[in-house]
Amino acid sequence: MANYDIGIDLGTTSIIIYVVGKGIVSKEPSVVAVNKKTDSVLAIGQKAYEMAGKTPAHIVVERPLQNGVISDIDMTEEIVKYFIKKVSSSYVVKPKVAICVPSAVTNVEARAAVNAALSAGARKTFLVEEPIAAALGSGVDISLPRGRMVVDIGGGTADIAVISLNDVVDSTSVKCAGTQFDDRIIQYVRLNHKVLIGEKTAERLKKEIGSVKKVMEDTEMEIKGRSLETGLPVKITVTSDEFIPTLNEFAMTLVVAVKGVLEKTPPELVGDILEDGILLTGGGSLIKGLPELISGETGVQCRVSENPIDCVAIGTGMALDLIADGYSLSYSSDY
Ligand SMILES: Nc1ncnc2c1ncn2[C@@H]1O[C@H](COP(=O)(O)OP(=O)(O)OP(=O)(O)O)[C@@H](O)[C@H]1O
Repeated sequence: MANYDIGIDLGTTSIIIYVVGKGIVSKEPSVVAVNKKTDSVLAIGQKAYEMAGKTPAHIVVERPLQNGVISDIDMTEEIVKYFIKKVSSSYVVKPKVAICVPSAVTNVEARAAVNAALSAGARKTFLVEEPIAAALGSGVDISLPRGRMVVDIGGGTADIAVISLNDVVDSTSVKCAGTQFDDRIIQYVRLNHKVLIGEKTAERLKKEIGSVKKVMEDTEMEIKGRSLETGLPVKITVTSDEFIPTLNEFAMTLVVAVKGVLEKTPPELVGDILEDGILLTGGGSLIKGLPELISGETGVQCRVSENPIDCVAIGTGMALDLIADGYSLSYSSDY
């Protein structure tokens, strides 16, 4: 059997697995369904996600990674083990595994992810920083002495980093990402339409008509929820334009953070960024109007990665080559 290496993007929203030489082999929500009566795991990934909001009281669908941190280490370990086993089952050789964890995780949490990979049968495990993975997976040559700015907008956090010579020169992380945009939508509909909508509806609305700046014709969408006045199910029609002010206001948190990193970046590197532009990655970078908003506010062109959602997993797998070349990472099972 051929040797094979695995890159894992352990994200707040989804866990994406890339096998070097093969491509993306698995992409499922990072959720777990737990039977609270027996404390046993019922389902992991897509199956668990489909149960969300539709279970009896003793079955709970949980997200063990929230707001960019690992809130439940045991469940996260279950997820990592489950997916490594799933993709390794057809191989005899134990894989080398690189994991990209959300940037705000603590050393203890990161070590838990590494241990989970080892106990799932990994021969060696490495951690990769998210901006490095995002840039590599987007085809950026990060080995040059040239400043590159990456803004990775995921489900729980947006990570802003300047990279040069295979390393992060400066970075910051803000809680202005996909799930928080969904929360803003839920709040807006509750306040302005007196209707309670679920997370899935808010996410669908965000993807279909959500926009942080006017970049398209006003579009209508019908959504379902529960009237806060009657308590009964209702259908309402909303428009894309009505959400712009609230989403724009929230997106400014990200803009301010991007400006903050640019202000701290050494002048030579800023010059490079001005020439090359800012690379946007992560599912959150697909919110309409975001590249235009950041470009307009900073004066630096933005481009969205060709593969914004998969690039972190791809880059994490690619980082294993860098590791073979002696690139030093924050933590590896070699230590
Ligand atoms: N077309 C789209 N328009 C707007 N948002 C989108 C689109 N597609 C995906 N998203 C959002 O992207 C987010 C997930 O992005 P991604 O998969 O990069 O996050 P993650 O890696 O799981 O999270 P994190 O990096 O915070 O750990 C979700 O909130 C999802 O709703």
